[in-house]
Amino acid sequence: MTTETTTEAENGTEREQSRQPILEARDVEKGFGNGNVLEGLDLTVEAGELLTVMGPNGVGKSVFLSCLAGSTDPAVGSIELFDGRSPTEAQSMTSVMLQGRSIDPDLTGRENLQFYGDLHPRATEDWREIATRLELEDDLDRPAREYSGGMARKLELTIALSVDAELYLLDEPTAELDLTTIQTVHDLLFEYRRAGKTILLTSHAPLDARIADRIAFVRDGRLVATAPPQTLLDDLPPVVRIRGDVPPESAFLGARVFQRGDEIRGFLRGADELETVRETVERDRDHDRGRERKRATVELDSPSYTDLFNYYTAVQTARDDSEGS
Ligand SMILES: Nc1ncnc2c1ncn2[C@@H]1O[C@H](COP(=O)(O)OP(=O)(O)OP(=O)(O)O)[C@@H](O)[C@H]1O
Repeated sequence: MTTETTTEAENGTEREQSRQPILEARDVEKGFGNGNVLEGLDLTVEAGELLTVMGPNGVGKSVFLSCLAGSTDPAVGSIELFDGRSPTEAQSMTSVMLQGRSIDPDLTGRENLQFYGDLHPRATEDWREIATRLELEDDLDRPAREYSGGMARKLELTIALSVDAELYLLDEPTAELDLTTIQTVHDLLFEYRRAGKTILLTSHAPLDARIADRIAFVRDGRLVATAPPQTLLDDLPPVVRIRGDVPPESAFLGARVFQRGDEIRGFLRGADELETVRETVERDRDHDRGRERKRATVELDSPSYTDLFNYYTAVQTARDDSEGS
């Protein structure tokens, strides 16, 4: 494995970071009888980074994480952690949270914590502080079967984060959590990263994109883009925002538009397409003589993380399909 040094901005200050691969997955394939879910997935995770693997529901994020954790074996490909260890050999240095797969519903939250504390060689007493910060402490003596989805996620997170691991593999750690708790989880993850820990998490929530050092988008069983969030945002095609009383969105940008609240957002092929969209919106308004339409505004806008997610999970696919046909 090679080591490179890079400088990146964090909280306004430059920091030197030694980038050393801590996990290398090569050409990973995995299926379940009716075709492959993972179709040759490659990913390198660097020591000390927080990497978010993103993709829509059912794309294979959890299956991939299970392969990295050693809970399931890839059919094809290799996974190497900590300079030559298999996922199973690396388990003592890794802490894993797999969605809904760890908690025993017949035990209380506290008994679950004790059970996992006895299992992992690097378990610590940090669960007390983590459970407090996640506001789970008052529920620790209830049977886990009574937990809501969010409470179960808090318990799974408390179990995973109370291990003093080198690498944390967290499957959708913010799913089902309210916004305040998501912020607490993000704060915790930042603290772990500042302490030199490496974190790989999966998510389909744009909210989890902005905390990442790098985002890896999964589509069709492969990674289609892996880069720091700002780089991915900078590389997006121009984003158009259409507000007001406008004709159906399909009329002007086809598969490249998304309704968001009271506005429509879309991706232009180039900034010069803006005028064409404006004209199309105006023309469609003129043709719609049956009713009086208020004015619509059509303007360029800065891309958001939701735009980023839409682009890599839907638009790029549609564009590739139309370009390939
Ligand atoms: N044990 C299994 N047996 C059969 N199919 C499975 C199994 N595990 C996963 N799959 C299938 O693999 C595909 C990917 O599932 P996976 O849970 O990895 O998706 P995901 O990207 O994590 O989705 P989500 O965001 O909804 O959690 C799905 O079609 C799922 O039905």
